[in-house]
Amino acid sequence: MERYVLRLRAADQPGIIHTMTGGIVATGGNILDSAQYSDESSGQLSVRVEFESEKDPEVIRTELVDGLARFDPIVELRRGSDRRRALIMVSKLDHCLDDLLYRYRRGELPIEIPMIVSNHEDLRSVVEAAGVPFHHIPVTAATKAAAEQELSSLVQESGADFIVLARYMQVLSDDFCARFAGRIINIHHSFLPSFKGAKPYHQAKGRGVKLIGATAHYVTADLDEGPIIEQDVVRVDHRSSAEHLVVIGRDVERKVLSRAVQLHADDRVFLSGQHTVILA
Ligand SMILES: Nc1nc2c(c(=O)[nH]1)N[C@@H](CN(C=O)c1ccc(C(=O)N[C@@H](CCC(=O)O)C(=O)O)cc1)CN2
Repeated sequence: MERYVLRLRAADQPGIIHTMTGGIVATGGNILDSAQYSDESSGQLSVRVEFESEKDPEVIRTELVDGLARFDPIVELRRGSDRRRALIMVSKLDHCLDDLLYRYRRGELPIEIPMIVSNHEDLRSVVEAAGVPFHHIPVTAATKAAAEQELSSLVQESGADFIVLARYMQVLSDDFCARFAGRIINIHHSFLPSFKGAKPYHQAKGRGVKLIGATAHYVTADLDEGPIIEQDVVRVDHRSSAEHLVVIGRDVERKVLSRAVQLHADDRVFLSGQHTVILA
C-alpha cells in the first residue's frame, strides 16, 4: 500500500470535497488525514489529504483530475516517500544552516539536500563535512545577473523543488523571484513587519522593544514583504545590548526557519493572495 499526499486549490464551490473524496475511494484509496480551509476574502479553497492506495500515481491523478475538471482545480499528488528537494543558500552566518543540517542528519526534516550554495567560501568545510556538495557563486553588483543565471542552472541540475535562504545576504532580482515564485523561503531576523531591512537587532535596541523575533516568508521582489509562513518571538529587556540581541535571536531564527521548511516540505503551506494558509 502506497501513501500519497494530495494538494488541491480551487475557487470554492459546493461539491469539490465530495467529488475529491469520491475519486480517492474510486481508486481504492483510504483517507488517513485531511484538512481544508475556504478563504472568504479570496474565495480560494485549500485542501490537503493524506491517503493510502494500491494504485499507481498516474491512475489516481487521472481519476481525480477527470472527476474534478468542472471545478478547474490545481491538483498536486506526491508519493509520501518522495521527499521534497531543498537547495540551501547561505552567506557567512552558520546558525540556521547548522540547524537544518542537524535536523536533516537526524531524519527530522522530510527533505533531500542536493547541494548548498554560498556567495562566500567561509562555510565550505562545514557543508562538505556534512557530505553535501558545496557551490561557491561570488556575487557583486556587476556579476549579479551572471551569478543568478548560474544559480538557476544549479536549481535545474539539482532537481530542487525549493530554495531555502538560510541567512543568504544578497537581494535576489525581480526576474529570479518571479521565476521561482512560491519556491524560495527566507528567514528574516525580525518579527515582521517590524524592523525590515538591514540590522534589525540594532533597530530593535534603538526602539527599546520587549520582544524580538524572526520571520520565515516566501521571497518576493519586495524586500521582506513576502507571504509569511512562520514567526516566533522571545522576551528581552533593557539589559541586552544590540550584540546580545543578535545572540538571543539566533535560536529563534533557527527554530522558525526549520519549522517553515518542515511545513513547506510536508505540503502544508498554501499561498492565498499575499497570505499563506497553513494546514498543519
Ligand atoms: N528579492 C528578495 N531577495 C532577498 C530577500 C527578499 O525578501 N527579497 N530577503 C533577503 C534576506 N534579507 C533579509 O532578510 C536581506 C539580505 C540582504 C540585504 C541587503 O541589503 N544585501 C546587500 C548586500 C549585503 C552584503 O553583501 O552583505 C545587497 O544585496 O545589496 C537585505 C535583506 C535575501 N534576499
